[in-house]
Amino acid sequence: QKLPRIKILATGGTIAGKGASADRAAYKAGSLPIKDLIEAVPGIDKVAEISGEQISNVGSQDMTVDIWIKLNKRINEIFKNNEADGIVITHGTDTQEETAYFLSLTVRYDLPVVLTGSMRPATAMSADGPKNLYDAVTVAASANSRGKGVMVVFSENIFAGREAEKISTTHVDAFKAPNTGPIGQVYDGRVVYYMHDQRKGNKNTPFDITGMDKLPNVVVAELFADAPSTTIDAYVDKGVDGIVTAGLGNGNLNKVNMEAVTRAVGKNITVCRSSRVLTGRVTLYDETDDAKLGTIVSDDLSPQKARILLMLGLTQTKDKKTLQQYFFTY
Ligand SMILES: NC(=O)C[C@H](N)C(=O)O
Repeated sequence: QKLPRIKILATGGTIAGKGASADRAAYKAGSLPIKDLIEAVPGIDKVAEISGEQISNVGSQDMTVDIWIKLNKRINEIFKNNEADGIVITHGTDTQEETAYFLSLTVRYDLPVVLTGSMRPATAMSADGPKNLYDAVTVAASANSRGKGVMVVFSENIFAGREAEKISTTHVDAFKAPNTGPIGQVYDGRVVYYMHDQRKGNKNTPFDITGMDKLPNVVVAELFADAPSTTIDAYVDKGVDGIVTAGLGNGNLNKVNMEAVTRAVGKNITVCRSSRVLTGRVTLYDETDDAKLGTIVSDDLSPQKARILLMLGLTQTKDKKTLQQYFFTY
């Protein structure tokens, strides 16, 4: 029987990290080539016919929009040319959730794309990378994974790309989907799905970025008690296209930042209210009159994910009603 063809696209991260010794946490992310990652996973060749490509080799704190565009292009090309039945992306954990959401909005095919990484470098005692990579390949190779969109596989959990979030800076079990929980599990070579992500992703979105080499400039401004408006004012001066506020509670802004947002909106900058709180949603007209302020809201997306949707949304329109509808749909 022919094995599914899985292409591993390596971008760097701790999974490709090298430390001085097995008992120290210090390491340099994105040091090892993809060949070494694959060789560290015994039996992976019995799950799938593996091939690999190096897209970048960075710690994901250095992930860029340019690398996202390159990844997107390559994934769509691989599926278009029928080069693989599924794709696994090895990626640092710091921004893995952002890449996963970006791809879940922009990949135009139904075939599985699975991101994974590790919390311990490849040289560490009990490195978690090889098991995560084995599990990610198992998920990408499973016939049940078709139509599930872009996923994150970590510590035997399968998350929808839209929902995954890094929730620990140090623990091996570093990912959760705080609003929804995982959609499935991978264990002992078996893939079991419990839930289906109902949000529309992949080829159902209007965000076909084929041919684009730049995206609108959208930034995040975080609030805290007694926060000055310095950050938002600086972004307005810079002439950004959009600002997502990581606001208080259900997306609240204090008085000075409310005034700064009014100035931003006056300069035709799109402002989306999100929250620094981990779960729940930011709804229209909660404690804030969005119609009066000229803002839209993030629904249940974290600020860093809302930034991605706004970036992609602004490639299509500046109309606030349409942009708001994107946030309730994708
Ligand atoms: N665990 C990790 O992968 C962290 C690393 N800084 C990265 O995101 O590349």
